[in-house]
Amino acid sequence: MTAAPLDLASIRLAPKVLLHDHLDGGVRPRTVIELADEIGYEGLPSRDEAELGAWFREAADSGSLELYLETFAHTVAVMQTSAALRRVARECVEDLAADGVVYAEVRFAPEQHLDGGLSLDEVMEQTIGGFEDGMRAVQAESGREIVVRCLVTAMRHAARSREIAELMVRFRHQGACGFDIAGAEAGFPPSRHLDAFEFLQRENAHFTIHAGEAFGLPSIQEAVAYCGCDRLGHGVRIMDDIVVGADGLAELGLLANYVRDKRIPLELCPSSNVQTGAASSIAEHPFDTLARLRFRVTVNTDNRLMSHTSMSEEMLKLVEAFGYGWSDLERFTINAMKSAFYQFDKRLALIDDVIKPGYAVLVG
Ligand SMILES: O=c1[nH]cnc2c1ncn2[C@@H]1O[C@H](CO)[C@@H](O)[C@H]1O
Ligand SMILES: [Zn+2]
Repeated sequence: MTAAPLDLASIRLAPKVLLHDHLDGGVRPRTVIELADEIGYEGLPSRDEAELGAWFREAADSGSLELYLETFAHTVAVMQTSAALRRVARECVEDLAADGVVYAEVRFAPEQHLDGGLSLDEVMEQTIGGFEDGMRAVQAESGREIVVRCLVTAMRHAARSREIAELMVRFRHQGACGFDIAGAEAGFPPSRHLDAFEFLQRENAHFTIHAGEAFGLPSIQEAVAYCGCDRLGHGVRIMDDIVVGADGLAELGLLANYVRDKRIPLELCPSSNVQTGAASSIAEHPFDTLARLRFRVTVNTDNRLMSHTSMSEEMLKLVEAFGYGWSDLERFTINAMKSAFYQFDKRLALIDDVIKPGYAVLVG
């Protein structure tokens, strides 16, 4: 048998695992417009589906994380009711499943969805309910299985992280799998939220931290050494602690060695990193260097709407830039599955029963 061509159609068939995807960064443009109409939100830059999609991508193409984040005002504005949260969550699951994702952890910040009068618990119930609706709909319509869990994010500029960490723990048996902090990085170091992280450690709960995206090593150092994160959201700036000599040999500093030694997963998001200026192009993205140095690299979308992307497209971009083959894509997928905030035996079952057989068919 011959291997399937490494094109978008084949990559869509491959089982994929997504650890870093924002719910409010992946809303369908049509849904944004329809939800805006329902609540009379008049702030949208366009009411045309294609134009609105293009607007998000271009506005997010700003070269700075702060400007990139401004685009979320529109998606967050239309996600303030039970019905809206439920719909967006269900559609997210359907879109990921259609792209061949078999396991995903989708994150959002409940504290940003209280303007319509919902409580934090109601926001969680509706969002997780939407994920469940989506998983059922996918199963009923296509017979496919997709597992989607919720990562609960606190905004790093705000002061509610302990409360949000408690919220996550309350919902851990109903679909919440971990905690995260997001938002502007410069000026808002992870240690600001130490209380939340220490609480989670006492609760045996998992967390990832957006770090090393718009700010460098000190942010990663705090996330790892002070806060004890299980994974790093982005973490691309770990490159600042690695010197690659003219001979191609790499020298790692203490922090880079620690991250690699401990197998701390890097949730890398190539397109998003180019948009926020964390990398100048996909070809110059440190993904390949980090992969070759055997860091625990994973491929992620971050924000499918703002980056106009999908898991398959992110993988294809890496294939085009670095010449990866099926075995590389399988390795990145297994890396992600190993790093999931999901029970160990269930991770193994997905690797053995879904991921490996799925790639075996494509490899031929
Ligand atoms: O790449 C990112 N870095 C930091 N924060 C982000 C990124 N993408 C999205 N958000 C922030 O996370 C919130 C909850 O989903 C979003 O509203 C956005 O403000
Ligand atoms: Zn993110």
